[in-house]
Amino acid sequence: MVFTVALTGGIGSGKSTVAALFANHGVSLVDADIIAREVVAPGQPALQKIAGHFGERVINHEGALNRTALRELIFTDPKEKQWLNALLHPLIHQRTQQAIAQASSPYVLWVVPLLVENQLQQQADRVLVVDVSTETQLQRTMARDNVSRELAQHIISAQVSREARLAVADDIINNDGLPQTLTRDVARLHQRYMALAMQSVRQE
Ligand SMILES: Nc1ncnc2c1ncn2[C@@H]1O[C@H](COP(=O)(O)OP(=O)(O)OP(=O)(O)O)[C@@H](O)[C@H]1O
Repeated sequence: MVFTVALTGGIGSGKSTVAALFANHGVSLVDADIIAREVVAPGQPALQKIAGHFGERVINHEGALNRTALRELIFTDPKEKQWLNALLHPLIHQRTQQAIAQASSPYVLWVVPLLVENQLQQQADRVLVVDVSTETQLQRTMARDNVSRELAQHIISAQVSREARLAVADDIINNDGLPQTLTRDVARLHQRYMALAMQSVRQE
């Protein structure tokens, strides 16, 4: 198996920024959000099953999944949420494994915003958490998404806590500082992961 580093962090913490820096070192990225969308893309069997189960109200005019409608339906009904997860989780898992196996670098960076929420930490060899203070997180989310402090705060509160994320971390990258600091820290981590990936190949 390809050595896999899971990258996670709260909204606006800097996951995409960190992932781009790893990609600059030639590291293959696997994006959990993209995979989650691919399994329900038009033409996929999962989309037909969802439409069969919930009805045409979850399909929009373009024939794609109406995420808002689906979210509302499962939000009020835990059993329906369970049904959806039972359908999607194995498909997402399978696709993720395929994407990781196709990696062209000694290790893969698997970007998973909801790693802790979905308890996926066991599926990686190492967990890297991008950590920022709540104030930095608020400021950057407000600036990037042009949302109020209240809305940003609300989104942050709905996510798993900073402490819960740090509790599963093998490595922590702090992103309260300047982009240059982040670049330097990613370069250091990359060296460490290259060494760990080589070690794991030798042990196989
Ligand atoms: N060290 C930094 N200094 C200043 N701005 C930064 C720094 N790191 C990231 N940013 C900016 O903060 C915002 C959030 O970063 P990014 O989009 O990488 O976070 P994310 O964790 O991927 O967010 P989301 O989960 O919401 O997709 C972006 O506008 C990014 O350019």
